[in-house]
Amino acid sequence: MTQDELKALVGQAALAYVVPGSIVGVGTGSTVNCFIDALATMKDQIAGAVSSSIKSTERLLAHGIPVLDSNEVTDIPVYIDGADEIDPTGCMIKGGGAALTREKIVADLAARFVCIADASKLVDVLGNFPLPVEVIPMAAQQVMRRFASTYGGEARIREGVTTDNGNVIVDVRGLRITDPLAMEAEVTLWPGVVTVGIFGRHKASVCLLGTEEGVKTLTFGG
Ligand SMILES: O=C(CO)[C@H](O)[C@H](O)COP(=O)(O)O
Repeated sequence: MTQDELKALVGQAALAYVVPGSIVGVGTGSTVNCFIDALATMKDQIAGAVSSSIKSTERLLAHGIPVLDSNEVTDIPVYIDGADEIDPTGCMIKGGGAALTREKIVADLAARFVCIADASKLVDVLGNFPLPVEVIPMAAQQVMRRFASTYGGEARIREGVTTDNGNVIVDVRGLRITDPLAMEAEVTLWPGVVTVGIFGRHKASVCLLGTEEGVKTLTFGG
């Protein structure tokens, strides 16, 4: 199967986690695009969506799926999103599509995080994928110096990218994140950091992995 077929497979499989009549939390990325296309087939059975990016909002609206302002929503049963890496406990690196801040905001509204990805995203230890950090532009150099002195790795500003919130993305290569919760808690405190792309406090409850043998379901509690 091609990568696109694996993405379509898990996008379709995620429909089983959509609670009829509810508002669905929708992530960002090529795998989520497959989910949005699948969700369109049951749009009359949901109350709408809360979206994590302008791109996902546009795709949802193009399918005629109503998108609600997250400020009007207090809680949702399920958030469905992709990931760049997933560790064996369900902690993830996200933000390859630069949408990490809004993704964490919508994930925080949700009782369950259903992660959809192809099986190559499952790793023993997070960090092979460059860790995205959304940073207020005036703090970019300061945050990069602090990363180097605290954790090492090589931090670079992602060229040509401005987030939906008007900020920059710093990508940090060469990390080995053995304690995702500790790093997430620490980096989140640094002035100028809006969001770090470690999803440890908002880890996956369930992960649907696309494999040659079909969809493999991993559960991490919740
Ligand atoms: O975190 C994300 C966007 O900010 C995406 O979920 C992540 O990059 C995976 O994307 P894709 O499904 O295209 O591989």
